[in-house]
Amino acid sequence: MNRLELLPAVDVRDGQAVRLVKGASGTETSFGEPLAAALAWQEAGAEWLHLVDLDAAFGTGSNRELLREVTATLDIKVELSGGIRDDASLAAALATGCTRVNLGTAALESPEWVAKVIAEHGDKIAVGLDVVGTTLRGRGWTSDGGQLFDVLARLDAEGCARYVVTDVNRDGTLTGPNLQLLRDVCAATDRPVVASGGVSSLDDLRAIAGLVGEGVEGAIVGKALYEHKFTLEEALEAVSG
Ligand SMILES: O=C(O)c1ccccc1NCC(=O)[C@H](O)[C@H](O)COP(=O)(O)O
Repeated sequence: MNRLELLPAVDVRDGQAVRLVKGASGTETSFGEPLAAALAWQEAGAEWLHLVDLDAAFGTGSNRELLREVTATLDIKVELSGGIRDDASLAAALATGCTRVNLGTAALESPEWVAKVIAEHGDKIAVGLDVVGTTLRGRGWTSDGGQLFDVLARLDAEGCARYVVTDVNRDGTLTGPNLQLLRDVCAATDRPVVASGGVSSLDDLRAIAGLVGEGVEGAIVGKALYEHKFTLEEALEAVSG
């Protein structure tokens, strides 16, 4: 059986690494320089980084140059997220040398464009399914964007390679992942799923690792690492079995 991939998160707002509560703008706690955080995860053995431009996601600006620098400096794989919604932002994201990008709002508001870029770029494109209940959220998780399983079926038919699934109400809350949501998404698609939001403990990671056989490929971890609930080395060890 495959090992669960771990993706430590660096979410950037106004040039700083921050954590939000339930993705809400204004709830930021700052954790310093994004590059320092990213290099610390790489040094600790991370194979992936989940790197988010929150200003681009919220429409309050851009950290594009900083994200480009972080991606270019690291040797590990980078998943780039936040505000990638058109040809220009996609081209800039891919030009950083990232391994893949994560589209959110565009998958809800620009389905034809998303179908086109999935066809062009294959597994360099993931789609973030950010949900409250089974309602998708877009525009930095501030607007409703349709029903999860309808959109999932459409994206599957278009050949989407993988999904990043976030329960918005768990994100940044350290209340544990929504395992039932992950199971339900895995049951509805044969594409790999990356779990995001709410991880608080090594037991949470072991529980997500228990879903690898159902289709979960990876887990994004943010707040738990920044708040030293466990180290990345301990997390990698916990999912190594
Ligand atoms: O990923 C986005 O585009 C995004 C947009 C708006 C608000 C938040 C967004 N992402 C948040 C994350 O990806 C978190 O880093 C991740 O879910 C980790 O959450 P946690 O482990 O609960 O801190």
